[in-house]
Amino acid sequence: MMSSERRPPPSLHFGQVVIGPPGSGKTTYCQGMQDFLTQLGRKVVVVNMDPANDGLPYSCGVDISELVTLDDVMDGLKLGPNGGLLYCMEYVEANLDWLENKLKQHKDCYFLFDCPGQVELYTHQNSVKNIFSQLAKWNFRLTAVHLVDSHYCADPAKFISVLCTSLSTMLHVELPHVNVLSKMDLIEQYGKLAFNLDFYTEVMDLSYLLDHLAADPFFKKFRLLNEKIAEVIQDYSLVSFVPLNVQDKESMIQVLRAVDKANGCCFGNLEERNLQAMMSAAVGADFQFSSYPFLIVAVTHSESPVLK
Ligand SMILES: Nc1nc2c(ncn2[C@@H]2O[C@H](COP(=O)(O)OP(=O)(O)OP(=O)(O)O)[C@@H](O)[C@H]2O)c(=O)[nH]1
Repeated sequence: MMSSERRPPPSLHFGQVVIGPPGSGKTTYCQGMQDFLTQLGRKVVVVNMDPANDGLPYSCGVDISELVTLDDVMDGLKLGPNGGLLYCMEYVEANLDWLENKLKQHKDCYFLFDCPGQVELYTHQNSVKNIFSQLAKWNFRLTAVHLVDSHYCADPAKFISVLCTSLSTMLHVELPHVNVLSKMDLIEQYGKLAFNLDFYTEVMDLSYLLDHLAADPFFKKFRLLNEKIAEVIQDYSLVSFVPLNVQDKESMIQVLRAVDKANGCCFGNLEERNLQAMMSAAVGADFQFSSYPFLIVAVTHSESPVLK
């Protein structure tokens, strides 16, 4: 028997986990997004998750380097920078109570997690994934924002590598995910693109890219390999990109819309409350799937600060 007593809805904490290769613009994005969201009226806390980040340009609410720093780990354990960073993230995973205490000090805030740039943290190692899956249990609703430098679009071989990395990251990190092509203001500087921008952002028919690649004598002999890689990416049909120029408000809004939709922030806490109410009302009755979209539309219009 289900209890008819209605429990208060959990208080949700929305936010973004900002990831991507070194130099892709994560810290700059966190600073820009913090300013932008503050202007929109959201109370924002940036969490520095990179134990090697010093000289942070944003005001940082929680700093992982108070717990562990890459320099100390490299000195103490005689590790190189890559091994050191992996150790640091394992250390954070083993000390999640420290992180929980720090995060708890920020009530009713929107969280931006500025993460390290080492790619294997998001494609192979499990610490980052485990940290954020624990946060989900503490009612954090986070979207992974995966930044990739847009200059890779200018080179078909690099763009295929970027697609592989993005897909592996999506499958490994297991969070709602938005891929972003960063530094769009610089894209023209790397030469003319072979196709329209839509081709890259929507990841359209990759056979055109393979034809283009085969024109290069070096890549001609790898045609079959490239075809198979492209096939994997297209079969999953998961990767697409939102272009971003961090200086441009319109562009920031596009990214924020995608992020808010992915983690449910556009519905606010109300979504879960409405779902609970709906489910308790639906006990003993057939669930009418067709009426569900109307509920979501109603909630979107009443709650979202951005989508109005
Ligand atoms: N023109 C331009 N430059 C940018 C943009 N975003 C970042 N940059 C520059 O790119 C460089 C790297 O940016 P960061 O924000 O430090 O990149 P990161 O991903 O945090 O780097 P790591 O911490 O090393 O992983 C800096 O010189 C930034 O000023 C952008 O949108 N446009």
